[in-house]
Amino acid sequence: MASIIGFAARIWNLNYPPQPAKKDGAVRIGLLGASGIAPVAVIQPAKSHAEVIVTAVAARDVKKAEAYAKKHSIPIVHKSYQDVIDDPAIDAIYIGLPNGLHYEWALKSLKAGKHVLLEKPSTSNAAEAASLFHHELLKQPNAPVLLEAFHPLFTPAWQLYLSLLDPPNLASAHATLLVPSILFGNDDIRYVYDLAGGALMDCGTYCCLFLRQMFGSEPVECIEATPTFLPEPWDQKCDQVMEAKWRFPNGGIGSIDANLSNPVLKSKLPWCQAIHKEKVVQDEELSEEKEHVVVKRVVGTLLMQPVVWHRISITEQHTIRNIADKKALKSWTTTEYMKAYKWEEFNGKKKGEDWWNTYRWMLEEFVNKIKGREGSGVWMSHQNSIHQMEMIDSGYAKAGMAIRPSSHVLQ
Ligand SMILES: NC(=O)C1=CN([C@@H]2O[C@H](COP(=O)(O)OP(=O)(O)OC[C@H]3O[C@@H](n4cnc5c(N)ncnc54)[C@H](OP(=O)(O)O)[C@@H]3O)[C@@H](O)[C@H]2O)C=CC1
Ligand SMILES: O=C1OC[C@@H](O)[C@H](O)[C@H]1O
Repeated sequence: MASIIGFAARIWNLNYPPQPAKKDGAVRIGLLGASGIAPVAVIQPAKSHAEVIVTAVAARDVKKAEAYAKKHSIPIVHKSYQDVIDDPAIDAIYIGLPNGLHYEWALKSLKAGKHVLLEKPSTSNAAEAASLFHHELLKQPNAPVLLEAFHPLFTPAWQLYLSLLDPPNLASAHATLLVPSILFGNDDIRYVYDLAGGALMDCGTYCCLFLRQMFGSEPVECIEATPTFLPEPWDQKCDQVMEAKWRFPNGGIGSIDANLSNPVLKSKLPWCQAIHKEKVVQDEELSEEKEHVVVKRVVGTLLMQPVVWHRISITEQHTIRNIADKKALKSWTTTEYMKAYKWEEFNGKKKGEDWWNTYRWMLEEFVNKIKGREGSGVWMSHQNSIHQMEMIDSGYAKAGMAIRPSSHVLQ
């Protein structure tokens, strides 16, 4: 009963959040594009943040921007993306543009001294990521904050999940993200190569991040990558599905299933699984010719958006066996379930509400960083964003596909 009430309260607060008065010095965000994602990723989360005001928007078509501004109560409409960036009333830019435009507009925003919340994947490829995240502008004192918007990272639930793993001793890890096919038409930006589309770029990038975090290291090589495409004549350079595997430095294998065309009736919640290497358990009661071994499996379900509901299961498969012939004499399984809607359920010192979604957790840290506050300590570093794109590029290379094209815009 308590969990049903908790669920209902979280969903209510998520949709009708308390809206505190805005404080002096609130970060004024400008949106580039009247994008589908901005209301979810920024506009709604900003309502409950006393230090964020979504102040301006521009779209390629000013009428579209006006309608969007009216719908979302955004006070200023600019005629162009550049006008948003140049507006002295704007402190930070949210870039919810197609992937292929991220590099160009992030660089333009940084050059204007604006902080940037940049949608994932950060750029079109690793070369662009290195060029952006290693840019001289970011090495200056008081450099603007640049954050790739990897929202699930910032939640207590994901951090709890990671804390349950022993990365050097992982044998395998897997991440699945299946997106219902009805969400995106065949003409969506996700299927345009020149806009850096593709399933590996889109939902696959989360899967890559999850694997990298689970192993706590960078993959050595991509060992398999199998793309599936839309039927011709649709763009054959953009994967609609990518199934791929990487080998990590400890010999463990990480696999992903990134799918933009999942049938609705076959939907499956996003999940990830880490299986540890077999470990010998000290057991004084066993005779010398026997041993006790355990394999630990940690599964996270719906850690992509844990506010709704999520579950972390820790299963230990125990076996008592003969050392000589490995014959199992006895085996049993234990399973424990965990969750963390707030830091209190995991690490009591940090702040936040159980009804915050991933985007709200991320916004909190973006503002903390701008304000020079310690925050939760969770962050997506620049190097992390570069490694992300390296992993994605390696997937495309293994699949025999072209990496996504670089922007024509130079440094
Ligand atoms: N964090 C998350 O959960 C999610 C992140 N994303 C990411 O956000 C970004 C945008 O995705 P999404 O909001 O779904 O996409 P949309 O198509 O809804 O929005 C993209 C925006 O880009 C602008 N745009 C500028 N140039 C072009 C062009 N040549 N072709 C098409 N659009 C153009 C359009 O702006 P205008 O209004 O000016 O016409 C449009 O509003 C992507 O990088 C995606 O990966 C997407 C969904 C979820
Ligand atoms: O969160 C997401 O899920 C659906 C995807 O297509 C989207 O781009 C991604 O960010």
